[in-house]
Amino acid sequence: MTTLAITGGQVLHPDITVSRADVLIDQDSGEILEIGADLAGDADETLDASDSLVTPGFANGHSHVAMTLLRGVADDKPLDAWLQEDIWPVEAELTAEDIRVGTELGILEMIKSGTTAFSDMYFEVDEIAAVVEEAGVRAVLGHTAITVGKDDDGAHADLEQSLEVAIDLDGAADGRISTTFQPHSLTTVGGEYLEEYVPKAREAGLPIHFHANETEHEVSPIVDEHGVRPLEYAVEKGLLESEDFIAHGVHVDETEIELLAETGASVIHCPASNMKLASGMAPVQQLRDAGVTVGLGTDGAASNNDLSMLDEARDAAMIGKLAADDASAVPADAVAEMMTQGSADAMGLESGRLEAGAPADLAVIDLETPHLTPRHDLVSHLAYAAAAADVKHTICDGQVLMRDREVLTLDAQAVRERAQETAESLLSRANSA
Ligand SMILES: CSC[C@H]1O[C@@H](n2cnc3c(O)ncnc32)[C@H](O)[C@@H]1O
Ligand SMILES: [Zn+2]
Repeated sequence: MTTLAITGGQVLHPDITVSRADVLIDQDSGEILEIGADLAGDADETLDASDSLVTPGFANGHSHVAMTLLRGVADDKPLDAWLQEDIWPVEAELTAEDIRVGTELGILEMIKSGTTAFSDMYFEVDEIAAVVEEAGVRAVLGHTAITVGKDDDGAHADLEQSLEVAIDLDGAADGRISTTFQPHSLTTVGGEYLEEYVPKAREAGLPIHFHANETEHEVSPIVDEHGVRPLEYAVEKGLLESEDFIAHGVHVDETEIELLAETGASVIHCPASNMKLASGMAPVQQLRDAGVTVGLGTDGAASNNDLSMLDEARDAAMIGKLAADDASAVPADAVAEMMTQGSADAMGLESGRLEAGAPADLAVIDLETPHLTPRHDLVSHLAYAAAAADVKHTICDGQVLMRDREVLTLDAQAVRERAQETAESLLSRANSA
């Protein structure tokens, strides 16, 4: 057995308290062996975490990672105009190689900001999986299907691909990849297709991840056409089982919150994207009060515009208070829970808690910086003050992915250069199309 000890740090425990402890990891199994005092002597290798906060690696519950290439392409528009006028025309030009390069950039950014797991909705998923394998992170992947604007054959082909990709890739990268079936949303996939394919996904044992109740424009067509709220419609179509998770859940009424609590389906809250696209304010405190599992996600870098879960944490706390008109809503400990356990539980992962037997997925945050001084309350710092650049070590599955801010599994400079060139070429193709 090869062991690694993370020594001298302040550890965030599953009950969201912090105390001085070392973390001993079995690098062969990728699990935490022990959390306690003075474990350095037992280890083959050590990683210094003095003057640092040791947290579970952050779990980004909803993203479109390759969209890093579209960062800054279109800002300051609402969702529908942003997608239809700007994003979808550029995405139509994306090649498999572009998606690989965009994914490298996104995963590099995530490792640098302490994220060890992400859930992704996109296409060319083999490329995304290859980068996950190389970079050493954990991911919940899938091919996203859209049926609007397609003929019946095209719609079936897209949904079949979503099923096949999820079945084929489940367990890849030594088990670091798991998968979901992914209808894009309740308004971009026709009801007849949901009726046909949701049972197939259930038969294959696949969780289902989809966008829901993101904007008012997604709610009213369903209410007008079907006479029920979108999440009631989702249940009619076989969606919202306990392993399913929706992205956004901004415009949910009390009946829908109750439905989420009853079914056990989870919500991934994406505050930055919701603010930037002016989609609305999710009732996060109400969801949590009802017992709904809420995780955090960045959404894509074109609507955020970064992939830092530490930014998302602060945004979640701020907008959560505004939404509830209550400064005590969505407090720091709730945010710390959502960015770790909440997202991991929603994504069906065992990570998100630092305890013996759990996956060794961790982030080490350097506290020796003015904006994290004084150290009255490290949970407060995690939610409100820490930033991506404060992360100094990132570990996933027991392997050190970043040591002293140097990413070991990707060549950071080469990735950035490739991404710049690839994005320029993509935009020039899109502009001349
Ligand atoms: C077909 S792959 C996924 C698809 O989703 C688009 N997308 C990015 N952000 C959002 C969002 O906030 N709501 C809905 N759809 C979104 C992305 O551009 C891809 O086309
Ligand atoms: Zn999204």
